[in-house]
Amino acid sequence: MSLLSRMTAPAARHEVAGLVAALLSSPAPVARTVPGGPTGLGTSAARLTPRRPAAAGGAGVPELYCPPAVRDDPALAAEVNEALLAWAGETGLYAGRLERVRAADFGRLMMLAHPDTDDPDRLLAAGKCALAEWATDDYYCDDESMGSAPVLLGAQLGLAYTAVDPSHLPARYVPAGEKALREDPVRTSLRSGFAHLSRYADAAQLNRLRHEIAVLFVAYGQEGSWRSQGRMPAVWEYLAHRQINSFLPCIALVDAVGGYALPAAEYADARVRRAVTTASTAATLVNDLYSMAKEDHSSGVEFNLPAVIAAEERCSPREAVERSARIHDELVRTFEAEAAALAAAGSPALRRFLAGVWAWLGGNREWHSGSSRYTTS
Ligand SMILES: CC(C)=CCC/C(C)=C(\C)COP(=O)(O)OP(=O)(O)O
Repeated sequence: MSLLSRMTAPAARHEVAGLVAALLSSPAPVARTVPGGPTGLGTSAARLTPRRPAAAGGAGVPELYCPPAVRDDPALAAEVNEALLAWAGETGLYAGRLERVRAADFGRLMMLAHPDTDDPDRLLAAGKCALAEWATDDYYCDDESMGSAPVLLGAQLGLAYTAVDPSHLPARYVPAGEKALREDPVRTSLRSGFAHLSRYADAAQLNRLRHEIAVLFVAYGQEGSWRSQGRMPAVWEYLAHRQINSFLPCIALVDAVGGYALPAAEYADARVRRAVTTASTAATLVNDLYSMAKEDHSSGVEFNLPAVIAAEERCSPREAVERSARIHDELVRTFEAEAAALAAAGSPALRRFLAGVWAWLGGNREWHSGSSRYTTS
């Protein structure tokens, strides 16, 4: 799909999106006065009137309630994508498949999802982490042609975790541990991406990412268990899973990439966590909807919300897709309302972070609607 056709994919013009743009264009994390209305993400949401939902970008994906992408800067996306490809070449990640990675355009995802920075190196650091996390899924969980096998999964994830939270081994075992990290491109890239991010993230932000990656790996194990059993989860179980097998490790970097820090206590606040995890589940259901076609062509068992709904509710695939889209929309509306309330009472950093999460949702949908990862088999 051409860049132009991706750019013309229609999207909802939420009032909040305008406010997000205003917040993100602010050099400091401070609320801006919105002409004709009160300030802050929360107060804007209180004024919202019913809006048109975002229109579909991918074949078969219904209209989704989702903000539009805040910006589109193809030159910045291309710069980040090329740097990401060069790095993947150095780490050996996706060796022999780099053209597919180039075409998927993860640089574009970073450019779209993190509009509060135009620094290519910050976007690259986040892109390295994202690509390494995606590769963990492809190499260890999803893609048999890349060596994934349920019986190996636990051992591989355990080792991969040491790439972001190093093992402190007695001296005589250090070389063996180091060799295990170096000989595997997923582990090498996780470590390298994390090191790059540490130029921009403070200790608490890095620890936050470690936690989200650990949770992600638990979810990879959960999916592997279903695969081994040949069992389809219940809808509720799958949705709980998609909260942890989600884009949260990417969304958690919104402030580090943007050049500010949401204090650990605010990130950990139960109401903030509820809002942010609701958003990340929604973002991941966008992936489910756009990746259905790719997963239909897979030789192994694939899990996505429409498949799980169709199995449990005995409805047609089309109806399952519609029901999945409505669940997505409910989650986005929940985030919107809860983020609004939190932003109205929260710190400037929290307001900016929540605006960044909202922007991430828009960039994520825009990327999924155009990436060749989901538009070619
Ligand atoms: C970037 C990141 C945190 C990825 C980890 C989780 C992940 C791979 C997804 C949320 C995407 O889900 P899925 O396994 O369905 O991925 P693809 O559809 O194969 O891109």
